[in-house]
Amino acid sequence: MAIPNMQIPSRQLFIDGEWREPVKKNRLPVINPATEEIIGYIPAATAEDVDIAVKAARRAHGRNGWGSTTGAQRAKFLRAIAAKVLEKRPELATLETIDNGKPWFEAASDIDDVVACFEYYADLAEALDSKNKTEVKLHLDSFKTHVYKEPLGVVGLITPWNYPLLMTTWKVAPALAAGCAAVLKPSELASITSLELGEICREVGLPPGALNILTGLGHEAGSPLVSHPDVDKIAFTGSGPTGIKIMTAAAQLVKPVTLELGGKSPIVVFDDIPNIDIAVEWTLFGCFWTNGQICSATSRLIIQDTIASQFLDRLLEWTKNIKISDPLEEDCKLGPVISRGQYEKVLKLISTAKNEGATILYGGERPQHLKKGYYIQPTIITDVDTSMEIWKEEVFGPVLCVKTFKTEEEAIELANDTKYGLGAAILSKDLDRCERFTKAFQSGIVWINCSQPCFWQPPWGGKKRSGFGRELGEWSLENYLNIKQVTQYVSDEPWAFYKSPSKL
Ligand SMILES: NC(=O)C1=CN([C@@H]2O[C@H](COP(=O)(O)OP(=O)(O)OC[C@H]3O[C@@H](n4cnc5c(N)ncnc54)[C@H](O)[C@@H]3O)[C@@H](O)[C@H]2O)C=CC1
Ligand SMILES: NCCCC(=O)O
Ligand code: NA
Repeated sequence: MAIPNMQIPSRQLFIDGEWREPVKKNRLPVINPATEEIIGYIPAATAEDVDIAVKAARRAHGRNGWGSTTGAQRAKFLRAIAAKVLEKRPELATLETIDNGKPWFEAASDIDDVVACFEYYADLAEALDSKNKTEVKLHLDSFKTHVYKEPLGVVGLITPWNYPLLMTTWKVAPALAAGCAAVLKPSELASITSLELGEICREVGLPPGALNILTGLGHEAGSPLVSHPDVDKIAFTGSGPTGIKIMTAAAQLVKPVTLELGGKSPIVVFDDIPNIDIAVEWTLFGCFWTNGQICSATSRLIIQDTIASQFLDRLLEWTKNIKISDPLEEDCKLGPVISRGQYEKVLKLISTAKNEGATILYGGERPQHLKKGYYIQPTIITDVDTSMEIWKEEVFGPVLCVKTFKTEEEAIELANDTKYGLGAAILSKDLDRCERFTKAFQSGIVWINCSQPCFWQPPWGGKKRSGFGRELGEWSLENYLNIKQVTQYVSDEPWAFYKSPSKL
């Protein structure tokens, strides 16, 4: 299919169903990571805009507002949004690619997931109508108790840059499905498609204030959103340090948060794999998809020593075959990382690995044929020690580090040797062994004979320093619901706890 050429639309903040200039009129440059050029500007919100947006959300959520709609009514809007996103798929994919740097076909596939997600939460919104009041059986006949599931209220959604519109959707779709009014703060490194979601909501007539979109810097727009007293909850995906800042600020207001943070996930490969090429490809995909910028990347390869040499030889051949190019080119399989900051961070982690004694088996530098753009070769690092930074720290770039093992116990120990706990993969023909590893992995996600496939129905999230809470599936809807208990005294008899005074 022809990849459309696109200019960045000029947008303002999306507040109360319309485009509004920031109070301080600030704007931020949009940089295409493949060319390092400024290709547009986005509005930069500050605390004043956050307050205006939160007030709009509270009005929208208020009595007879979005929060009082039925799930069926909300489902209509979510399906209309899905249909509009599908209609604009090629344009949205191009905007995603020139803003984020991911290959166009990956961006287009993300847009397909966005459509599916909105449709999925439309179904869940509809189903909520018959599930939002359920009786709880008691041991006493004198009382009747029900549980109501009602919208939590006004929610703050703060998203990262690695899957811009998809991570926005993972939060906006369930929040709207639950009947919450939302204030979204996308990453300043890739905000374009989230702003286009605002235009789509405007076109489908989403009630004003149900979704507000504030682009801007984390400390100027994100931080005031977290600390705003009239925001009932924060859902965040991003780095560990920022997650800690958000949790600390929210704690001052006893404000609930869900944190989807980083990872340093393992992929354990045994010598009984039936097909080495299939195993090698999953190992590549698990670390180099999305230009290596996946929170759940299986960036630590733990390979059985009996197959290590043969496996690494084959891994090298596959890696050399990865097409690194402008992400708008057909069959590009690796584009640039998101920004100069990320480019320098990844190269620094690689040079530290070298200085600490590891071997750069392949890559580690800018590809020779790409003089501009934040491109880094797919990199494989061996002779890694568990004391090294490259073993311990999330790179968030196309860098795979490798260690070997002899026994299952050693493999499990290496796999869990991380402060994170997001994903873990095991490749082996022995499904009993895979079951043992599934139980032993300290993670929220386990892949068996694959790595990274991600669907909108099952729960997504981790433990340890990867954060807490679950997104996707029914789990994400629960994030945005208040569970209310209602207990009614149905007896005609007096409660008779106190001695009654003399009869009147
Ligand atoms: N787990 C994941 O999915 C992601 C992990 N990362 C990791 O984080 C590192 C830094 O990347 P960044 O984009 O700077 O991530 P970040 O965590 O700083 O930013 C993520 C989001 O949080 C916002 N934010 C930043 N500071 C904030 C604050 N004080 N209060 C409220 N919101 C705030 C940002 O504007 C953005 O929307 C990356 O190198 C990578 O290692 C980054 C993006 C996604
Ligand atoms: N495949 C989606 C992973 C989500 C994330 O990297 O944040
Ligand atoms: Na960008």
